[in-house]
Amino acid sequence: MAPNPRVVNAFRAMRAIGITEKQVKPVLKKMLKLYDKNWELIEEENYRALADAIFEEEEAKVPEEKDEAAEGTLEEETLVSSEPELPLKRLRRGQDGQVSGSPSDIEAELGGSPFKKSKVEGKGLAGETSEQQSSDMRISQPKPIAIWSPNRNTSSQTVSPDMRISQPKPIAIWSPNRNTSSQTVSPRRLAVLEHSKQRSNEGKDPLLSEAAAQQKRPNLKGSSQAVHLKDPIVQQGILLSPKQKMPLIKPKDEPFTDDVPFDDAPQPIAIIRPDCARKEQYFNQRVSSLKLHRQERPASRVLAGEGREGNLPVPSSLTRDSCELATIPEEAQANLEIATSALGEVKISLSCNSLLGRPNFHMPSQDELLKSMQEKCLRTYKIIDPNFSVMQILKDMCECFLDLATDSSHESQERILNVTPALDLMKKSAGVGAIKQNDRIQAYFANRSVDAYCFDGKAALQIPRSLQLSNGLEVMHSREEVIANGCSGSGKEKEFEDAEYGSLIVVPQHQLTADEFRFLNYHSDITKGEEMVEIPWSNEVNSEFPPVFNYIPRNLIFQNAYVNFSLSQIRAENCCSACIGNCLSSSTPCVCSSDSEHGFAYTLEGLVKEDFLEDCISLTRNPQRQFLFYCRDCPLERSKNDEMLEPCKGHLKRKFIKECWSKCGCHKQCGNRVVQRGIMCKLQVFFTPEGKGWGLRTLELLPKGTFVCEYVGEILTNKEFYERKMQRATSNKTEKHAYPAVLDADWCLKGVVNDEEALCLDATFYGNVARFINHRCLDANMIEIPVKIETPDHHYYHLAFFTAREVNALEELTWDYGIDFDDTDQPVELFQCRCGSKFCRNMKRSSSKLILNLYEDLIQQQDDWERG
Ligand SMILES: C[S@@+](CC[C@H](N)C(=O)[O-])C[C@H]1O[C@@H](n2cnc3c(N)ncnc32)[C@H](O)[C@@H]1O
Repeated sequence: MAPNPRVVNAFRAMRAIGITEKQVKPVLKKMLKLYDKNWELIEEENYRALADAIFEEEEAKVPEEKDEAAEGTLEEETLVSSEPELPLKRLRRGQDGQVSGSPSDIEAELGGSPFKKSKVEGKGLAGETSEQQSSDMRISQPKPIAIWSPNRNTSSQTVSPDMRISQPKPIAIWSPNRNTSSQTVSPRRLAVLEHSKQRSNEGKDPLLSEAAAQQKRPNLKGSSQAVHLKDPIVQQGILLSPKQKMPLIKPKDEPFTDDVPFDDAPQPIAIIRPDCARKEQYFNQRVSSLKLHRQERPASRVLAGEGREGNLPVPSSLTRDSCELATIPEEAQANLEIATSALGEVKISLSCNSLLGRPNFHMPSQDELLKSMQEKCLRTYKIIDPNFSVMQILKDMCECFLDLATDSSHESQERILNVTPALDLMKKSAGVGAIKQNDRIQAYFANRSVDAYCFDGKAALQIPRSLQLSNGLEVMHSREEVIANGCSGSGKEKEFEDAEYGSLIVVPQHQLTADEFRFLNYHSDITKGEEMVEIPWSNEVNSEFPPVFNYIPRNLIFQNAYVNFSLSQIRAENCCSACIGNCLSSSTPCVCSSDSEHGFAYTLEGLVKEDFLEDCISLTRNPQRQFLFYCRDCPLERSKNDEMLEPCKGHLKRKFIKECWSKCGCHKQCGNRVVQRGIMCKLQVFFTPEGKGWGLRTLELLPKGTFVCEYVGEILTNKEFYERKMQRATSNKTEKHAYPAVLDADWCLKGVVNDEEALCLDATFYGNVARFINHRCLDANMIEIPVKIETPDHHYYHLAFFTAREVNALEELTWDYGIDFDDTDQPVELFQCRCGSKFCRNMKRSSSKLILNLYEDLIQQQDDWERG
């Protein structure tokens, strides 16, 4: 295998400063592991980090050399060794530039590094007052540490759960202030570093050279030998991985000030103190800070006296005081920060404070986080674009940021940019999974430049373009309040009034009830993940939410229904145990074929065969022409009143589909197993504009004979259902009910059907997506067919919906409930039919003659339609 050119380059660079491959190899390996193969971190500044690490390794190996190297720093070493440091304490001090964040330090934090710990200066900064030092000491209290390492599942290192709970400040920002670290080094190493610096500055014109920056940089450390090394950033809660380090800089929004005692200030949970000189050296800062969710004013602002108008940052060229101490108060819920380097690297940092009361806190992997975030977005914002990805959103954001930051034609502050241009595409797609009341969610602009749109529930935030500051720095700073879908409490208008520059409040159009909120959060896929496919919902008509119910993908017995699924009950003649593979491919139909006339009901493509389907359609649509069965002692009538029995109104003798099942020898993918595989079509629950409430539609073209879904609900005896109906009538509830399906297809086969076997399905409380299918008189585009799967007992079967014709994408899927609108004594609530069919039985045209004529019309219509 050809050697990795990056490895070769690393060797070459080290060789140039007198380090052999043998020395480089082990250290490089460790660094790659430590930095998650992030070569940029190793390569930057001409492999400075690598050189540092090698020297540290070497120094650890040769104590004599180390002693020599430590000349002049004995005092500090003594201090260090006499007081074993707690990790965070060291690191916190690092923020003031006193701790090395070199790989060895970080590895030491991880607990198993052969790297030597960096030396730590024990003295305060030159000119630093004792007060300053003591304030540093105050913030250097040991804190829980968690190490975030993207892409590593095992990257969490936590300290004391109690600490975690009591100090829920999980915000950490990688400090770019490696130059502020002061570390004593051996002369040899110093020489090499100088060499390295020179090399790294070669050809980097637009950037200030490190040497130049060194000159500009105030000599804060008081040591001419101080070499500035990488510092891990720490915050009271978290230490970030080296991967998340510089050269990104925290918004420069607050001057550093030491004169306010920390005790008097709100307790900071994030401190970012980039080295000003370093900022000058490396970056044209473009920083955006978006504060989400009612964030309080940063404590640092309080510390700084909140002197500046409009939160505009102080130019970094001021003094050391202009170094930032940006703190985020405990109450802050989320803080978004964006930073970029002149090299075009953009970093988005989101910190939030939501650990309170979460004793089981652990660091999730980045993959886990993204997945969970994606799911949450899909649920909350009802995005159904299959390409939706949080990562993509973040990338888009970076791109937009760079566009904004680099396009000089965008002079006007009025200009706005889409963070997520892809959302425009979504606008064009069918409205899904959300309320679409207005294309544009009501948004208040506290001060121009911020906008929000909602296209079918997908919100596109727009951020203000960067502000051109007089000192040439471009800084974006916007506090933003987004309250979507009523998820937040009241008082938003007040917040709007108080909003600072660029603040945004998206006002909810609809205050959710607890049930709706629950639904919104958990059911944006109406199936709750129970099906193979997700089924979103959409309301483009009003602000109603889908009814709350329990989604079940399979029928469940409520109480008294007798359903026997035992294998022993399936006799040899009821299963094809000798079959192998796909029963449909066999030359002779096996015992599981649905009937002798048509053989199997399905085609090899998984559709119901045309002739079988036609038989079912004509049987359902023209019952007068087919056989109806009349019971002598009708279980339906019995369930209503078994003392004064009404005569049976008739039951349709239906054709059954029989599917292979567990006792069959064929393959699970056998073509005679369709319904049992569950929903495969792209469906959507939507609010119908015709006043039928919610309905179901397809999002894709469905050929004739396609299995759409099963009618799933609680298996009740008809007696139980009737009792339910009575209870509902007395409870005065006006909500819509799912229409029950009576499983009466085999009643003709039995002399007397007892109550436990006279079953129906009720999807009102427990059901699947079929509970949303609306009724259409006669020419519905779906037909229900009884399907036997697990049990040869005909009194229990599955009721499956198949398309009765080709159905176009976005067409509503309908089913003829078989309802007689003139019969007030039905097991179901009657409704004013709005099916829109010209065969509607609810228009007082329901004489059987007229129906018959209409049926002829329908047949003709269907023939015409099929002929195209
Ligand atoms: C099985 S549910 C269908 C889903 C229902 N539309 C909803 O919003 O939950 C049956 C109920 O929907 C309504 N419905 C169904 N078909 C209808 C039609 N053609 N015209 C008017 N309302 C209809 C009736 O209220 C009926 O009781």
